[in-house]
Amino acid sequence: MALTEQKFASRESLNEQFAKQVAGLLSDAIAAKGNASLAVSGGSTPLPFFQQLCQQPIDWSSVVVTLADERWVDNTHADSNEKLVRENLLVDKAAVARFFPLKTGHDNAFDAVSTLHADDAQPRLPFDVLILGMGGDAHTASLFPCCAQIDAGLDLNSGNTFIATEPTTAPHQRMSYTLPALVSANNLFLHLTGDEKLAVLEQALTVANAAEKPIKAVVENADVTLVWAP
Ligand SMILES: O=C(O)[C@H](O)[C@@H](O)[C@H](O)[C@H](O)COP(=O)(O)O
Repeated sequence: MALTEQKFASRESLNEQFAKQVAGLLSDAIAAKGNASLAVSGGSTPLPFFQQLCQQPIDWSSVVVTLADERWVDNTHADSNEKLVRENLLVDKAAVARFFPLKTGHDNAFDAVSTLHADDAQPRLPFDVLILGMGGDAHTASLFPCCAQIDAGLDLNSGNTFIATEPTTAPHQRMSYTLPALVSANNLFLHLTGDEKLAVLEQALTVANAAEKPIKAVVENADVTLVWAP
């Protein structure tokens, strides 16, 4: 599988151009089958991109939005990815999109996995567009190298769409889409900013065991477009 690079001179031009590109792909999917799915990541990188994407003039009422992963906190908590998306993406023109949250009412993420698997409201895979981020330890979604669940999360034959994880290097239990669910996406982007993240990615791609640098497992098993700005 291949890594294609789209490098931009500035974060402003990235956010503007990438928002148009994603909107175009969602529109194409709507034209082809009447609906589209978009899975986004949390963290800090996507916020200004969300503010561009929500203004794109597409038929958002035909789009379902979800998260590649969620921190197991209430959706009013400052660390909630759902809160980030509700406040910055599901606004403006995108306010009419349907949202599928990964956070359930369960206290423990591990108790929620079967509920999510059985939920008919979940977007049908493959996602039309998936946008991943990456942490400094090369985790992506909530597939963390340090967590006990990493081998299960990266197992392409698990038959599972969701996995609960408990990172030892980051706060909160998590709910994540599994590697097979992620790499099935029709259009898979990795959105990074800064030289440091680029160096982490380059180094991650050299390791022998992808469980040590989970982003490598994604690049090995999908065509990934890197979207980057300094
Ligand atoms: O909920 C999360 O933590 C994520 O979805 C995670 O995988 C994120 O994309 C990276 O940690 C990068 O985060 P930053 O954009 O904050 O560097």
